[in-house]
Amino acid sequence: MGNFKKICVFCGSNSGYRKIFSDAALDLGRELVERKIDLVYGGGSIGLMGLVSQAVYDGGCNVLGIIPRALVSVEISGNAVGEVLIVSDMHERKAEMARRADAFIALPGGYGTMEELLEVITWSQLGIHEKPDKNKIENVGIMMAFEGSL
Ligand SMILES: C/C(=C\CNc1ncnc2c1ncn2[C@@H]1O[C@H](COP(=O)(O)O)[C@@H](O)[C@H]1O)CO
Repeated sequence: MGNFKKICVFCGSNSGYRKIFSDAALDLGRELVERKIDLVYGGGSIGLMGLVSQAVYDGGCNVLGIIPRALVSVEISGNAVGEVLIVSDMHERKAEMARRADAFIALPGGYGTMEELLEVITWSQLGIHEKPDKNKIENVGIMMAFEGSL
């Protein structure tokens, strides 16, 4: 994952039907901790978002969740871990996630995850951001796999 301090993870607000998805979220969380990388994410405590954020938080790295006010009651049940930044809308959420992270990873998810991933890729194409920094990366790749449903 290169020499990054903060990585933004896009992932599902559901855990999905297959255990492999939640295993991947937990593995990624532990890998970030192993590499002392902080997490930026959508702020939810549900689904894969909840699993990855809990794993990073439990491992002692910083967790920043960025969530629109209207989604707080939908995507946070109980206590969200780490710091939660409440923003006004989806646009601000995505802009803040992109601004505050050094690089991006997408785990399995639904339409929201796909939208977030494709937007950050197209922002790169348009030169709106230049992340990840080419000098900090070992490998960059885009792997997309779509299933009928999670
Ligand atoms: C409304 C806007 C864009 C279109 N929709 C979304 N844009 C960004 N993020 C979204 C959108 N819809 C849902 N989300 C969030 O993605 C996360 C994962 O959702 P999934 O469907 O389970 O993969 C979740 O936090 C959603 O809130 C304007 O920009």
